[in-house]
Amino acid sequence: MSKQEQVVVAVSGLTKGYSQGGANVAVLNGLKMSIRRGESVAILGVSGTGKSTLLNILGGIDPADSGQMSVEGQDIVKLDAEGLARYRREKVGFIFQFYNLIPTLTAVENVMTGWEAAGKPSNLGDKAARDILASLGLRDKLDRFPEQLSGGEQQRVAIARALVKRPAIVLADEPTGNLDPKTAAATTELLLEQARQFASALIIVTHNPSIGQHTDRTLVLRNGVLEEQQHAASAPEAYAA
Ligand SMILES: Nc1ncnc2c1ncn2[C@@H]1O[C@H](COP(=O)(O)OP(=O)(O)OP(=O)(O)O)[C@@H](O)[C@H]1O
Repeated sequence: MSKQEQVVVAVSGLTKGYSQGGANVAVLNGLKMSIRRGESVAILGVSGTGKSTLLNILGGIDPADSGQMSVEGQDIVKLDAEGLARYRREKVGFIFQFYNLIPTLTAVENVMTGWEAAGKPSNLGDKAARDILASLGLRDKLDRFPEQLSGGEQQRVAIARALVKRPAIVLADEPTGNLDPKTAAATTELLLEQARQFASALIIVTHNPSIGQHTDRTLVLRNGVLEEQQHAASAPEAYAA
């Protein structure tokens, strides 16, 4: 099996519930998922179906109630708090709707925080940050502060920060939700291209069905499990917010 075909994220039997009025309400109900290296997946689903809950579990932020989850062959369920912190820093790239850049750091410095958090050699961080920002079209904005950048440019800096360490898995929560449709499509393409180049497994959680036109696969979270969807436009009822 070639490197591109290797499964990097393997999840099965995942359950998660929250107590509500004394009863346990199931959100994830035996969820199964498998993503290969360099593959991109859009996860759609109506509001409250558990998309953020799933991302938080995949990112090592929240524990599942039960089930198996491995990333690059490492059993994430068995990790203690220290192991989970290392997993988040080294293996996971997070991208958020509102960028979450540090306002007092330049674009390069923001990206370097992603490099350094992963424990990469600090003497190489500046070059790594400049290189990835340049490949995301920001060569002439490297030393700008976030407030001197447009929303789309800020999100490209956030993408660079998440990807500079070449994470095994990239988790993007509504990454284009704050952008106009044209900028959203361009940003999605850059994110996909970079993730593919670094062979990261990319998971985009979104209400925007058009993201599924860019990704390799579209999955819909419904009744606590993921259903594969051939084409995003074929089940519009899945996307109502
Ligand atoms: N910490 C928590 N405590 C109790 N209930 C929670 C908690 N987090 C989420 N829930 C509940 O779990 C369900 C799934 O929430 P989640 O945020 O994962 O949905 P979502 O699909 O991401 O929604 P949206 O699209 O609106 O962001 C909701 O009913 C929510 O109220």
